[in-house]
Parts: sequence; C-alpha cells; structure tokens
Amino acid sequence: VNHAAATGTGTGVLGDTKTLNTDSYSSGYYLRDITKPMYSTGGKIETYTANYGTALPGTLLTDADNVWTDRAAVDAHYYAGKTYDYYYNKLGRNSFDNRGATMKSTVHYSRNYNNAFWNGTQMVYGDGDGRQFTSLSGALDVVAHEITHAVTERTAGLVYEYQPGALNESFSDVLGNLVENKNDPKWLLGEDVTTPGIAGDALRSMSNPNEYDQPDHMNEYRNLPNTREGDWGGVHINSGIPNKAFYNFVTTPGITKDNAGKIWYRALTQYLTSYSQFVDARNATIQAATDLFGANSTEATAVANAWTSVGVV
Ligand SMILES: Cc1cccc(C(=O)O)c1OC(=O)C1CC1
Ligand SMILES: [Zn+2]
Repeated sequence: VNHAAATGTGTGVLGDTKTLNTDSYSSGYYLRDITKPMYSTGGKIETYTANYGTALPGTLLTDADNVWTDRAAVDAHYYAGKTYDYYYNKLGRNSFDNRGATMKSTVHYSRNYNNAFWNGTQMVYGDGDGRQFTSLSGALDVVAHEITHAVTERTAGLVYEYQPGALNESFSDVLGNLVENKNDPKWLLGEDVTTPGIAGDALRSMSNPNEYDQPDHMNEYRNLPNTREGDWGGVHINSGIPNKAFYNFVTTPGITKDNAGKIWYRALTQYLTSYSQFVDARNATIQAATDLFGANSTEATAVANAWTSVGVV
C-alpha cells in the first residue's frame, strides 16, 4: 500500500483547531507525519495511544476522515512537528539523534498520570488528574522539554543527578521555552497544562525561580540526596540557577532568542559531558559564544555576566 502525505484537522487540548500532517492509506489515515526532511531517510513523526495502560508504544492512531478529535494526540503530534522544525531550521539538527530518527509519542499513558517523560526511546504523556495537570502534551514547552531530554541523552549525556542533572533539566527548560517562543516575560514552564482550574500559574519560572521554590543563586543551592524523594539531588529544584542565568543572558540588550539558542545548543552538543558542573556550563557557554560571535562580543560578555549574576564564577 503506498503512503501519501495528507493534511488533516484536529482539536487540541485547549479546544483550538490545528492543521495536521497525516499519512493516507487504503481506507483512512495514520497519525504519521511524512513531510519532514528526515523522511528522505525514512524518518517520520508518529503518535500512538496507550489507551490508559502502560504498554509502549501502544497503538498508532488512525482516523477514517482525517478530522482528529483525540485532543492529547493532536497536540503531541503537532508539537513534535514544531519541535522538529525548530531543531532542523534553527540549529541544523535532524531529529533528536541528528540522523533523522523517527520521533514516536504516546498519549493517554496510564490513568490520572501527572507526568511526561522521555523513556530512552520515545516521548510519553499522561493526561494529568484534571487538577494538577490536564493532558501534558497540551503545552509546546512541555513537548520540547521532553524531546530535549532525548537530545541531551544523545549528546552531552548529562547524568540525571546533582549539578549535571540540574543542567539536564535546565537545557530542557531553555529549549522548551525557545521552541514555544511565546512573548512571556516570566519565561514560565508548563503554564498551558498546569492546574487547569487556576489561571496564571505554572510549574517553574525562569525569570523568578523563587516563585516556585527554586533557588536563583548559588548561595541558595539545595543539597538534597540522590533519591526519588530528594529529586535526585534536586534536579528540578537547582535547575533554577542555570535557568536564571539563561534568563539574565537572553534579556540582555542586543541578545536575540535565536542567538541565545545557538550558544546554549553549541555548549550542550560540543562542550558539555556526563558529569559537567555548573561552572563547566559557564565555561562551555562562554566558549560557544566566543566561537560564534567572537571573544569580546556582546554575546560572550553577556554570557559571563549572566553566570556571575547567579554566583557561578
Ligand atoms: C511534568 C513533569 C513531571 C516530572 C518530570 C518532568 C520532566 O520532564 O522533567 C515533567 O515534565 C516537565 O518538567 C515539563 C517541563 C514541564
Ligand atoms: Zn525534565
């Protein structure tokens, strides 16, 4: 059966209408995007449902008339495509492995599941419990955050504990917001899917980490145990420090989001390694800015000042 690219429409988690890249087959459509450059070597974007179970990847979603009503699936698919586009067009990376690997997402994972994760092979999204979260694929910053965990795993390999783990989390928050590209002065994370009953809140804030109980300076670094209860040494807590450094950098006059993304991406993929500490991230981002814009450039100077401002010297 020959595959042909088709254009469908779908309703997203927040009730919005989106145009979807789908794949037509004999008697219907697959939720499969075969329009990306990676398709030249077989790479696709595919979206599955776990049907509220935990077997992965579950079932590839199909539809008879190319009008898609599974809201979590619509957003997982559409936002994975947007994330692919950012990495390819802005950073020259071809999927998470830079070799055009197929990007698989599964929605409706388990029940009332307040979590989203990269499991080493694919993205997985819960539907939330309707109080803490709504379906987690409903936010582009969340989807790009998860896909960036895959990029980090394939490049720097920052281990998910203590300072390297907090850097791992921070790079996902940074790229999550750069891909989402909202005019959000607070650079929030997860604002579209957290507490559907409460407006204006989020999981984290890069402009003011303290607002969500994260440190924003080394003198507030939290020494936590490398356990589940200790958030693996505080990877989602101490990430406030590199997050604040990035915020201070990207809001410096003369610094553009695109150039900030290029610098952070170059540091992640060319200089950082498994056990890099915050000070290594300082040096890696200064070196990346120097490589791209010169030693005394506005960028290189602003990067150094940003890390100094959060006590990483
Ligand atoms: C919701 C959630 C729970 C646990 C881990 C993560 C994780 O991926 O680290 C997670 O997703 C996020 O943090 C995204 C950015 C909002
Ligand atoms: Zn994460």
